[in-house]
Amino acid sequence: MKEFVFQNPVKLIFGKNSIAKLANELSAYGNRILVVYGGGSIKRNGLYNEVMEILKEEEKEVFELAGVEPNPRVSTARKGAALCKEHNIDFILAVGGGSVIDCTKLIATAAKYDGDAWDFVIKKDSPKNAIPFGTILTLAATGSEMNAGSVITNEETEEKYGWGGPFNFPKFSILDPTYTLTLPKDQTVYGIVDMMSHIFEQYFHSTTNTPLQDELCEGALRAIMEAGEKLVDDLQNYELRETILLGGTWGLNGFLGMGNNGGDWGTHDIEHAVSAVYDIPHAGGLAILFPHWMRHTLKLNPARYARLAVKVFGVDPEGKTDEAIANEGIDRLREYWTAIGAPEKLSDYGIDDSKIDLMAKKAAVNGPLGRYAQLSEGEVKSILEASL
Ligand SMILES: NC(=O)c1ccc[n+]([C@@H]2O[C@H](COP(=O)([O-])OP(=O)(O)OC[C@H]3O[C@@H](n4cnc5c(N)ncnc54)[C@H](O)[C@@H]3O)[C@@H](O)[C@H]2O)c1
Repeated sequence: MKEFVFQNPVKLIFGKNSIAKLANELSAYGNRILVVYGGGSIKRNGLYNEVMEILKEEEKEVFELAGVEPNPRVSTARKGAALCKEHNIDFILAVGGGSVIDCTKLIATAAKYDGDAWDFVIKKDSPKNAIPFGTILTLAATGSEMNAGSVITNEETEEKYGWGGPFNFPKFSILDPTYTLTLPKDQTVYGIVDMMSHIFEQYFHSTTNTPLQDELCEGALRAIMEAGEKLVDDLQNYELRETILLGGTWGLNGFLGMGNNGGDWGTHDIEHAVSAVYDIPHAGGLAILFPHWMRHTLKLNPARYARLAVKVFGVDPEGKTDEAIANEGIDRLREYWTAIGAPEKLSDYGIDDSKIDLMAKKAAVNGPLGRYAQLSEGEVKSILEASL
């Protein structure tokens, strides 16, 4: 195990009607609130009205930023930061999925900065201060509700990067599975793929002696897969939504990655390059790329991939080499994701080989990517080619 310091200050408020606790949480902050949300799903499912009523009862002065895009854009964060400065906002309330929360993280820090919001994303500068913010989550996937990460797209330069820092932790996150009942099948599937991918990223590492972390990752994957395959055929099932909602949070709140040197994240970097160029759903890209990344990297430690195959995908190891077991496990992952409705090939999104070089270049812009596998631009290119 590696030495580590773990601190996660997010207050998680989970369960049916947990929105009743919103007023109390807000009482610690000032009166001028910016509510940030996306394309309107919260208006259709009634959450918007619920939140606004509470804010009205608490006599808050409310400002709004609507229309945060899936794959949130730096231009929208700039707009939000300008609103905060203009109206002297005390607290930001993000209501939505990972995109709304990620955008809010950049708004909160850029609002306390004289330069351009993009500076933080490309690590040209680091935030020194931020407006406090909380979240009401409507989509189980990213873990952004309980981590300090944020992923932002610059639509002008076709770049998409993750960035983070201590100011990016929400003060609180309200998670009521009820709000996820309106998610259509495709977004539900993307969420399942995303949280599983986060666990894979943390499972593949070269740190030794991590038996507790390994078992937790494997157990979380099994529970998510079991609930996930039932949920896609039973979208209104509250208990399955409960499991999947908590699965997304556990998948990336730092808990599973303790002591393992932070995991790999190469597949995420490749996907960010793909969705920067083609603006496809993040987890759709992951579902296509991850099995190919595994196939490409399994030679590094076939026994680890074989362990995953046996413990998570139920592969019978009898009389087989580690490599054969590992490959069978990857086949089963592919079959599982295809069975729940996730895409298999880049061509499912109409992506051909014309921009492969560009995507590989963007993915490897800061040199070799991934901590565990350390891929060169050429290796990224072959993973992308295998994914066509
Ligand atoms: N910060 C992190 O740690 C982290 C981790 C992984 C991915 N990401 C990033 O997060 C973004 C994706 O976030 P996401 O997967 O949560 O999706 P999202 O926030 O982009 O939402 C996807 C779609 O679902 C809709 N939606 C949300 N809640 C709904 C509901 N309850 N009912 C109906 N529709 C609803 C949204 O309007 C949107 O159209 C990507 O940009 C990705 O790169 C961030």
